[in-house]
Amino acid sequence: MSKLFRAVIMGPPGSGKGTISERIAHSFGLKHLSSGDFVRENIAAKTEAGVLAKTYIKKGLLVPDHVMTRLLLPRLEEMTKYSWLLDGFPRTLAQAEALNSACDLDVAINLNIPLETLKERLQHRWIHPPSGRVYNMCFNPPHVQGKDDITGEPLIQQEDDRPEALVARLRHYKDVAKPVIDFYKMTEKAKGILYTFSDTETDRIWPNISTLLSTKISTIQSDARCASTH
Ligand SMILES: Nc1ncnc2c1ncn2[C@@H]1O[C@H](COP(=O)(O)OP(=O)(O)OP(=O)(O)O)[C@@H](O)[C@H]1O
Ligand SMILES: Nc1nc2c(ncn2[C@H]2C[C@H](O)[C@@H](COP(=O)(O)OP(=O)(O)O)O2)c(=O)[nH]1
Repeated sequence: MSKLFRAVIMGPPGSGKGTISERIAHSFGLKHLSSGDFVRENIAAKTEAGVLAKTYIKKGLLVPDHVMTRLLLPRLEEMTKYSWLLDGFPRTLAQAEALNSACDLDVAINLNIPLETLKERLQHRWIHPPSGRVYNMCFNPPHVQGKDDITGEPLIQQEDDRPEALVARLRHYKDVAKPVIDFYKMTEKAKGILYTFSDTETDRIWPNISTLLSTKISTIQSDARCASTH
């Protein structure tokens, strides 16, 4: 019998959540659920939550907690049969509390990357909006300059990745994220699930995350096997 595995990945914009989530999904077969993708899908489908969310994103703001949880928690309910990794949620204390009431997490990965590194990376981040594919002109450039590898369509730089908007955005992240980190440190139900990784390079963080998840997943599965034989 194999038990399902549930993880979240947190970190400031540019910390490598998307890049690492892809590697985790690929290596461990978890479903990668991205809050940004959910928001974009809802905007495209013009759902009530999507229409509301759009008004905030247009102003460069976070989507309010009640809209975000309304949009996300039903999606998690559809995932009860799968192991998943949630990227981009929770971002606020209220979201962490809502998630904590909805499910039991096994691991919360926290990426702690120096501010200078984040600024450097985001200045070079280009995306393909229809698919959400992310490139970095130094770390993982597209095959053809300025074009998506799969469709050949143009890449764009997001407004809020431009240098002028970056510092304020990163500062705001820190203020909002601190209570979330404290929540995972203090809350009884979540004790021992938080793991922080600090480095300037994804390729150095990745082996440590990979080892952590291998250990956690095999522990959970052997606990489930023991439980089913007793
Ligand atoms: N958990 C959340 N709470 C509030 N708003 C959210 C949340 N997740 C996504 N959003 C909204 O959707 C937008 C797109 O999210 P997404 O995570 O793709 O990009 P982002 O904010 O540029 O983050 P990052 O740079 O870390 O990838 C955000 O800017 C925000 O307005
Ligand atoms: N130079 C460099 N760039 C990196 C590294 N890891 C990720 N990147 C790039 C990929 C993206 O262009 C950008 C941000 O990464 P991301 O995975 O989109 O981060 P996030 O915003 O989802 O947290 O930085 C890395 O280790 N080195």
